[in-house]
Amino acid sequence: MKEIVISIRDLKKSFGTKEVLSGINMDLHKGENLVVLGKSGQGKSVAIKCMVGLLSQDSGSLKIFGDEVNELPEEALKELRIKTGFLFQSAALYDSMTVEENLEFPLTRVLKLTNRKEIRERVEELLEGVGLRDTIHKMPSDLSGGMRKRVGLARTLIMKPEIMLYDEPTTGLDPITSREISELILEMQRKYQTSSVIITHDMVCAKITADRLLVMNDGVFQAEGNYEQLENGPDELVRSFFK
Ligand SMILES: Nc1ncnc2c1ncn2[C@@H]1O[C@H](COP(=O)(O)OP(=O)(O)OP(=O)(O)O)[C@@H](O)[C@H]1O
Repeated sequence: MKEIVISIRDLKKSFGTKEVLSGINMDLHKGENLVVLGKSGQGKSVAIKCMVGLLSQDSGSLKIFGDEVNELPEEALKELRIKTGFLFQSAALYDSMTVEENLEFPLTRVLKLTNRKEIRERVEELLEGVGLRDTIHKMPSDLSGGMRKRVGLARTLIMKPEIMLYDEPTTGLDPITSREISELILEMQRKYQTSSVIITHDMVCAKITADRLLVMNDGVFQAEGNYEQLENGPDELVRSFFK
């Protein structure tokens, strides 16, 4: 059995009287890509925000690398955030900085690296990895949406995270670019051996990236399996995602 990096048990979260997470259970195994599907407003983003400590649950357990996240002191939470890369839907780059400066930013500000040669090498390696070596001196406004997504991915991966959390990584991209980004997510997972949770509505992205899928409905995970199992399974709601 593979090591478990994230373990969630009976996690609940409400906003006012609205219960968004009604007791979710999930294990993320080391090195796997776990895709979470669900209609809009089902609480997928809330679940991912709990995983990075941006929101705290009302009850239940959420352990990352064996530590209960909401019991971690501030310093340990900071370290956890370095180990956990989070690619937001918008993945906004700093508009006034070049691509190079955008990638350097987490290295110098968060990891406090000062060795120029090491910084330069890491920036070049990651840009090379996402196929954008020649954009190093460009401004974000000179790039297409798909290229900006790639740079955003490079900027997250440059921290060498052990876990990657993706919140709708292909939203707003055309089908060809979405496919390219999905293939890149898979390639980066293999290259850097990250364990990932990928929230998406994009079934092409799910098919390309998922080792395993969970379907969220009414605040719980209603189904689990690989792509073929869910596509051909007994649950009508689950099958509807695959049509
Ligand atoms: N900070 C908050 N305060 C109050 N309600 C919130 C907050 N964050 C999320 N919600 C509510 O929780 C519910 C689930 O939101 P969430 O963004 O997790 O959905 P989702 O499954 O990610 O949907 P989508 O696929 O559209 O992004 C929504 O009804 C939303 O309004």
